[in-house]
Amino acid sequence: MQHHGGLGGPESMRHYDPDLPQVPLLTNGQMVDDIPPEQHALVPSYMAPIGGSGKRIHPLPFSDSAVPVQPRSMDPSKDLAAYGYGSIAWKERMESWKQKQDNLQMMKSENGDYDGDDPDLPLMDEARQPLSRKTPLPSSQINPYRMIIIVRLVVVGFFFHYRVTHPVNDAFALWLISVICEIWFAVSWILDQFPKWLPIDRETYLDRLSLRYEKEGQASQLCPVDIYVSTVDPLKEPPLVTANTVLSILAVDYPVDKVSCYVSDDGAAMLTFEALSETSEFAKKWVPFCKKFSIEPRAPEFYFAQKIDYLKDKVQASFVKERRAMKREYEEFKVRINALVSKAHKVPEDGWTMQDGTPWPGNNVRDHPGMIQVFLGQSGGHDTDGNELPRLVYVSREKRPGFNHHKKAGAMNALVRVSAVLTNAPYLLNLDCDHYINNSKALREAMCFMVDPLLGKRVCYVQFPQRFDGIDRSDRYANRNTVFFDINMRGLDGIQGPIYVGTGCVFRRHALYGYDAPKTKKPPTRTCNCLPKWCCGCFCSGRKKKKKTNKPKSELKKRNSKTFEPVGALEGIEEGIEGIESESVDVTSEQKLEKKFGQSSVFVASTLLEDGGTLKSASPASLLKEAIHVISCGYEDKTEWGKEVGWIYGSVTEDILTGFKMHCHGWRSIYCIPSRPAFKGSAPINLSDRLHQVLRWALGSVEIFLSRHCPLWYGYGGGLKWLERLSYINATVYPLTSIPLLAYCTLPAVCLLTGKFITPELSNAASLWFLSLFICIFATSILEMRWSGVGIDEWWRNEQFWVIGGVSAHLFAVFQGLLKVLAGVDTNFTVTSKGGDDDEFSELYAFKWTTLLIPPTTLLIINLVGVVAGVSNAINNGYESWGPLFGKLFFAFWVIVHLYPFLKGLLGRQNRTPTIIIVWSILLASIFSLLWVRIDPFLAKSNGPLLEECGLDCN
Ligand SMILES: O=c1ccn([C@@H]2O[C@H](COP(=O)(O)OP(=O)(O)O[C@H]3O[C@H](CO)[C@@H](O)[C@H](O)[C@H]3O)[C@@H](O)[C@H]2O)c(=O)[nH]1
Ligand SMILES: [Mn+2]
Repeated sequence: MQHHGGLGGPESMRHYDPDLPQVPLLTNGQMVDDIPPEQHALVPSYMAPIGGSGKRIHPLPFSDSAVPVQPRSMDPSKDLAAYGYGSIAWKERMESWKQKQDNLQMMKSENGDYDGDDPDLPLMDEARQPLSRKTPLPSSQINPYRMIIIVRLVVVGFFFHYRVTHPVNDAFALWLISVICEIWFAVSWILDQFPKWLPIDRETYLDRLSLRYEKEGQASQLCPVDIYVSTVDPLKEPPLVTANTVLSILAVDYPVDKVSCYVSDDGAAMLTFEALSETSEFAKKWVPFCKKFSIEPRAPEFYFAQKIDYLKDKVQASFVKERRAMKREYEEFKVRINALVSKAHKVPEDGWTMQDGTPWPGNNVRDHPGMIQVFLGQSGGHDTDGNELPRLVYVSREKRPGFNHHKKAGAMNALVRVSAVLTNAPYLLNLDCDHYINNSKALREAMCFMVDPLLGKRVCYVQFPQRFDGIDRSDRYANRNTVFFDINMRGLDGIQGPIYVGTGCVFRRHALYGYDAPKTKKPPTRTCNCLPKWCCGCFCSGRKKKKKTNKPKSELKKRNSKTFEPVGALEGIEEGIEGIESESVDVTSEQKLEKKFGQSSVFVASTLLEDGGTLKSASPASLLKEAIHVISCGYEDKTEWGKEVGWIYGSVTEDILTGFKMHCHGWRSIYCIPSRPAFKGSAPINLSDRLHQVLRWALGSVEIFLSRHCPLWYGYGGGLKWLERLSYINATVYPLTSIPLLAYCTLPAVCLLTGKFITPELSNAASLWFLSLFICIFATSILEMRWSGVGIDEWWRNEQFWVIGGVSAHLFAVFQGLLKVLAGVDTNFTVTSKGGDDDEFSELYAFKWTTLLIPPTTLLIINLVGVVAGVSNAINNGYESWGPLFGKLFFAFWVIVHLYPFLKGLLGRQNRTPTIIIVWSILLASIFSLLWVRIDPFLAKSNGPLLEECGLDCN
């Protein structure tokens, strides 16, 4: 095995000061060799020649070496002054920035409007035509849907009129509880329904992108992209899974010099590090193979799992041969990775040691220095065809006890800074370690929106739907989430854009820095949050917009040039420009930015480069040193990180919060669904893991709801559209629905056992309202499935899991969330285990006990008991009692049928009898035993409610 990251050797040991925190900085040879002499003096211990893999290594190009430094000993203002503020480089940057702003304004006034759907656009030649198109859904599908929504709204109104004016006198409590629950359900329906008012689809034109940015005979003009992969626990997130993700990134269809892959290892695991080193070696063979034959997907595990037909099309003989050879190579790679994994199972007493004998710096997961290692890239070795490979960077941020590391959000922010220092691409893609690139053109898809001159500048991120591998055919626990990804998110795309779901999302780096979106049309006071606009403005907003764009061009020009000035935090930069003239202003703007972004002038300077790129004048070694500095754990103290900048802290679902803040800043996001899914991931498929995942999501939502970021109150006047706000309210308040849901699911059992009901006896008119309500609910669902293409089975699974999750995970989330707010108990992020490549679906049947199972189990039992009790009571009381019983039984069946997948999960696989038989047998057995109790001569007959006779525990 060729090992890349020899981390310090016997000679370097001399330079360690045991009292100082040792921070190994792992670099490839080129970078060390690049250090100019004056930098040598700054960090003498850098240059220790270090042995790796038993061979002696000199600080020569391409040699492997490791570099220990002490980040705190460094004074950034000193050695980085060469390209800091006030210098010539700074002025040049400001000039180019100013120039760019001017160009932008010119372009804008040329185009008149920024919205991508201006019908008046002159027809342009192919290379200048828009890169994407909005395609509204056919009105034959959407109009009936909207109509039925309105009808349902009216019916709901009449329904509540009846419910409120007709209390049940002999069961007032039952009636009151049920009405309160129903009102809550109606409100949550409205929150969920109206953001789906204007669903849209989008189409991209990759060929135009290529025509415009990849001209024949010229270097590619596509924008660089930094790609982040987050991983934390190599035992739950197998290194092979991460390796596949990384390989799919390295082989992506995008210019290699524009792609950098950053892997964040929050577990500081030597296993992850070594697996990455192996992966970088394997990539040298894998990447050219992928590109030569344009295969998909470019994650080997999933590629080789596909069946291919060698007889179809024109499969070349060379391909068959090379594929076979590559498959063997991959198998060997897997063996090596698995060997690393099995070695990692038992930790040596004195911790891990690297191949060269030095201890692994991350031996204490909670207390270790920051680590960075660059693999591949310009100088890190070429692939087997001699071509360059994308950069691959291992990053493990510093961890110290007593610091809040903010879980994934913290890891992401560390990567934002490291990548800003090392490559500073203007766009970035973030992926969970188990989400590989399934469509190698995914980055291009995103670029079609990002660089679009008409729409681009206002787009903060392009979210792709999450798609999954390895889920059971029937998707028992609604892991695929199709209702959310194919209905809700497409609806949001018609308003202000989809919410961010944590992975598979391409960001504009600038938008992550907490800036407002460039204003285009409306001055900030005229956002759509106010109620008066509500009635006219929002239902016909699509049409209104178009009218606006028809205004005379001259007026538009004036407005644009006025409103396109940098706003909000961008003012800082403006002052920076002026500051060049006067030293004092310069200092204050520098201070301002350092207060916001932290004490790294390299990072701060990078934020001013809107088109990305790093400063040529800085040496790679000093940049690496700075990179170590920006991942130190005190770096974010007293800065805006996590508050206004980067991924936002305060919730385990950092994704919703982060996206929400951007939308509040007036940005819009884009939902992109390429026909070949862009990314694919895995999901926990057994009941307990799934419930725990849902618990974490719900908890995260409750955290947001109870924080200052509660979408009910937060961010008015900042450009968040009101329908978008509704959907954020829905996304954070939904766990609360668990309380009425639990009550409502208990009601049928109570009704059956007491013989009372939640409504008085229905008149004919009243039953009409009930019936119309049911029909409306049914019709909206059917029409929704029609425009979205979601299947009835998927939709039904979603309904079922809504109840199952509701009465278990969401319920616990509400209490844990309250506990956190009231008692300050922190919530932890339990990562879900990503299945390796073992037994198919064995996971589905794995049964792990958790308290989350108690409430749904109880509900199931009491409702079954209720059905038995009700039926036996009716049998005893003769024909007339069947009528009123019907409603109650229906009600109880509604609960049981929803909980059915849960029951399946409870029973597991150990017994092979079809579960339906078990359900029926329990039911019938109890009915008969009850009947037996009834005809028991020792019990007297009566017509009163059952409860009085034999009580709850009669069976
Ligand atoms: O301290 C931590 C904890 C987690 N992670 C990473 O976070 C990701 C998501 O974790 P996972 O257990 O897979 O959670 P899921 O529920 O599958 O993830 C969904 O929900 C999360 C929010 O709860 C989002 O962050 C994810 O992007 C989204 O896919 C993984 O890559 C982890 O490695 C870290 O990097 N550091
Ligand atoms: Mn996951």
